[in-house]
Amino acid sequence: MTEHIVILTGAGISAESGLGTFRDEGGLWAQHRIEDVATPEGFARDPELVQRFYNMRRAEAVKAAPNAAHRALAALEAVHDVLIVTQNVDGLHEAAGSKNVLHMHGSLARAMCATCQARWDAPLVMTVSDACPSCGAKATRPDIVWFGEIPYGMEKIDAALSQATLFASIGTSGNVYPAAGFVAEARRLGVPTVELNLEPSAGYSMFDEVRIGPASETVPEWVA
Ligand SMILES: CC(C)NC(=O)[C@H](Cc1c[nH]c2ccccc12)NC(=O)[C@H](CCCC/N=C(/NCCC(=O)O)S[C@H]1O[C@H](COP(=O)(O)OP(=O)(O)OC[C@H]2O[C@@H](n3cnc4c(N)ncnc43)[C@H](O)[C@@H]2O)[C@@H](O)[C@H]1O)NC(=O)OCc1ccccc1
Repeated sequence: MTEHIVILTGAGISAESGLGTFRDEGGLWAQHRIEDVATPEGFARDPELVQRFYNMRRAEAVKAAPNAAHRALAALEAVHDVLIVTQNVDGLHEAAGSKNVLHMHGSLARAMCATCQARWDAPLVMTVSDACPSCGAKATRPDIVWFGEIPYGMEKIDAALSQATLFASIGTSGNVYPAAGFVAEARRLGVPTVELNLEPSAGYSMFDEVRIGPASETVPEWVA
């Protein structure tokens, strides 16, 4: 029987590919203040600092390779109807072969004009003097959803949850909304829920099943 599976992923699924998570020891938020690098106010205050932060993230992401967890989810698409809703801005799901991926917090691979909202493929290194190819304004920013901004694809996510036969959450601490609220929505809809994480997340008690361990081990086991 074909399952309709909605899979939420976070930084933990890319940790074993060498990409830092946010809240773990020495994680991104230990080295950078969210207010400075991941808010529209921070970008207005110091766009150079923000561009440097995301140039660093982009340089790391292009060097990284998908791990067994990404590959297992790509294989799942061949058997079931899968929508991956990722909070990650790296391209490792697509690099592993997943086709149905929704980047609810944007992508390092895209740039955006803060003036006209035009979007285009980001160069490896973005600078504050980059001009918008559409309106010429020098207000280009990474096409990333910052705190206080509306995530992408909320309608598609709500529609998929209302059709889902299974909701899974992989490698996320469950601290950032609206993503952290999806499990409650799935429960409200009577959809079975499972969490796969290195440690219980903030919302672990809301899941029907919790599997603890590194994603490169737990995800292939869960998919098998
Ligand atoms: C801090 C928090 C309290 N604040 C928010 O949630 C805010 C405000 C808010 C809204 N609603 C609320 C309700 C209550 C309280 C606050 C709010 N939310 C917003 O501003 C959002 C926008 C939030 C998006 C911000 N941008 C990001 N990213 C892009 C940037 C960038 O990447 O630089 S968030 C960023 O941080 C979050 C990090 O979380 P995780 O990915 O989970 O990473 P973390 O390090 O925390 O955890 C890693 C986990 O993996 C595990 N792990 C580690 N290694 C492994 C391993 N090897 N295997 C398995 N697991 C592993 C660890 O154990 C750990 O549990 C991700 O979402 C990530 O994308 N916008 C919005 O709400 O708009 C309105 C709206 C709402 C609904 C509908 C319409 C409009």
